[in-house]
Amino acid sequence: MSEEDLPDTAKIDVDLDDPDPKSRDRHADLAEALNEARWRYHVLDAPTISDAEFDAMMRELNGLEDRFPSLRTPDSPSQQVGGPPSTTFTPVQHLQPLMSLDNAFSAEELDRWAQRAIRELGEQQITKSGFLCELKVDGLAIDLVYEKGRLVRAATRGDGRVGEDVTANVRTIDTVPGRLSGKDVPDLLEVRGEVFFAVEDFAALNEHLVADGKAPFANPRNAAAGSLRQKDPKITASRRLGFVAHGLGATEGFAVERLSEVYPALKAWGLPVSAHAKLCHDLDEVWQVINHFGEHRHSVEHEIDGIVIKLDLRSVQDQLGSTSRAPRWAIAFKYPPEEVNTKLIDIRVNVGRTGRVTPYGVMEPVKVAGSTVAMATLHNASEVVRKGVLIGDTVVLRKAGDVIPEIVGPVVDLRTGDERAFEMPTHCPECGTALAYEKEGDADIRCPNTRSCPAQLRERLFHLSGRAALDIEVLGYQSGQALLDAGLIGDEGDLFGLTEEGLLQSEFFTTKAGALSANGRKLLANLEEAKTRPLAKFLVALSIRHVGPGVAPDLAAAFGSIQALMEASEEQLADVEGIGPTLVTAIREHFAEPWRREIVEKWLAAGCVMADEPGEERDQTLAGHSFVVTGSIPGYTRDSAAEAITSRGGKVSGSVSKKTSFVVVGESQGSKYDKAVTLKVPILDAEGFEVLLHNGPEAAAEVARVGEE
Ligand SMILES: NC(=O)c1ccc[n+]([C@@H]2O[C@H](COP(=O)([O-])OP(=O)(O)OC[C@H]3O[C@@H](n4cnc5c(N)ncnc54)[C@H](O)[C@@H]3O)[C@@H](O)[C@H]2O)c1
Ligand SMILES: [Zn+2]
Repeated sequence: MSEEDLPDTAKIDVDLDDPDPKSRDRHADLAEALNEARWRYHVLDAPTISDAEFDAMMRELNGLEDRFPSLRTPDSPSQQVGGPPSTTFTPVQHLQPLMSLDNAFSAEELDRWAQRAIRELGEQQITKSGFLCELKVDGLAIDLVYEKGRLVRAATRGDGRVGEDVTANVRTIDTVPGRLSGKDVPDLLEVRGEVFFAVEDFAALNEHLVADGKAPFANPRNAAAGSLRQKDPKITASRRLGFVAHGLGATEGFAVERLSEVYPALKAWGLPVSAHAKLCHDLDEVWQVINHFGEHRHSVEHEIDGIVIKLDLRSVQDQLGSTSRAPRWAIAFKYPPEEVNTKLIDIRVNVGRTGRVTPYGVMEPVKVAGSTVAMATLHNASEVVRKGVLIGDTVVLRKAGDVIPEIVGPVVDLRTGDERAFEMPTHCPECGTALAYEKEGDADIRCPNTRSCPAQLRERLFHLSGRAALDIEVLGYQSGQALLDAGLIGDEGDLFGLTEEGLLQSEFFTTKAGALSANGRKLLANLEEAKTRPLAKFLVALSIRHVGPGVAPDLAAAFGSIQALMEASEEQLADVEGIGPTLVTAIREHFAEPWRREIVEKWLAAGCVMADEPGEERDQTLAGHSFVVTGSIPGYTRDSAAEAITSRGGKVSGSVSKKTSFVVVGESQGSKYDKAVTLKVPILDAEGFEVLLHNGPEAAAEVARVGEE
């Protein structure tokens, strides 16, 4: 019989059973790498690759095993839970196996899991059961055994059957009760849960470790595992660990129909359970939960790396059973990774608008949370020391949503010895001036060449052209640099004196035919318009230390013109509400510099008004109230929304507290919104904001939302 005569299935069978040498080699390499990673992660609590890399390798391994099932042997990493038990602790057998979870990374994968359950048990049963959605706590699994209400043993997951005895360590965790309280405590209760390290405490722990010459943890999960799995429980006690229960093992004297009924019972006995579990009727509702926490991932005290979806009826769970490594009645939907590993190629410094010199890491570009990252600020020299990173290190890079990327720390185990420590330069990389601390005890070192350091000048120009200041649209970094390169301006004082003839000397502002480019024309027009901007905008434009869009309107209202402000005495300045001693000093020092005064004089000479018409003040309907504005409000920019409030006497603040009168929430809801809900601060939407502006705070209170209404 020739190959063509074989039925289709037989042909596939031949393929299936016989992996080609290349696939077999690849499988062996992957298995080895995964085993090594599991050991480093689960036993040493010090991974050298990111979870994203691990998951990618595991997927590839699973793909090969799907094609060639003979590769799927019981010792394959795809068939195992956790890592081999370590020898540091006494091994203990769990009463019931403590499994891992299968993962879904996409809607299709989640759907396939649900469809399979439906196929097996029928739609009716699955509908009756419903899906219990829980946060996937990124910590380490722990198994607690209570006999007659007393905690008799705590063990790590280990390989799923045999874990490590960490009873003494777990007893140091405040929230794990040594004795269950309340009614109907069962004779036997095996509880599963997650030990976690609060995100809030993580940076401080690493700082202490580095200061003690120890390796920092890569993330809060490893910090939790490393802190719990200590030979000396005193060390565990010194690390504030949290615990949340998320499952049940063996029980005697306790039976309920649904998992969602287990948690209230555990809670009544004094065990911490999550406040976020939600029973969903269908996959649409499940998706709402997934999307909600995808957006509010950082509103919880511990890290979450996904949502665990569990069929709620225990009879359904029993019928579906489990594979060798995970239950079939549950699945973890994993969010995109926020952490990756990359190489720190160099640490360089940047000179900012006020001359502050900030080190930043230059990395091999990597994709994380949807964007490619190649640089991350390191804030100041002591931060570099605190994080313990060396040039040449592999580092953990974290980018959470829209938050700026952060270098978390080094992967110490990958050091080769060729790494070197960062040294803060002694001279400004842009102008060569010797760097210095402004005052003793400052954290930041600065370039003192304020007036003409090209870096500082470029940043001041960029700041001055921003919307909070003079709003000169075409004056960005490029055009600013072009003006400096052509020698058209010595500093910002020369800006309003720019002419067409002047600009024609710069290639940047000239067309090929030698005429003024569209950019050049626009710049001149923008500058002309800017001359009549309100005084407050000019005050921001001057780059006076500490004078931003928050206080500038107060100063403008108090003095009315730039001349009056420049001549103001210390007492007059201090009399302005909201102006403290730091600001008084900053303003006096600013105008004590002849070159700073010269800038103002040049601007005035060029026709800038720098004074406000008195008289047309608004009714101060919002006086005594404070506001936080978050998200974009249709019809307003951030500045104009703030201005609408401050011009009516209200205060605008950056963070929500109990003292906040209203939080105005635009189109996207973030952490400020959550905080307002928690603190029960009244929340206004765009319509409510209009009510506030036109009818005052009392009318607005009637349309505001308070708490989780
Ligand atoms: N970076 C590395 O080198 C490396 C190495 C090994 C593993 N890992 C990471 O660990 C994962 C595998 O570890 P795993 O087997 O623990 O699987 P997992 O972390 O994907 O999920 C299983 C675990 O989730 C925990 N969990 C959290 N919240 C839960 C809830 N509400 N209900 C039930 N369980 C909950 C339980 O402890 C459970 O054992 C990999 O996907 C990878 O991300 C990384
Ligand atoms: Zn400089």
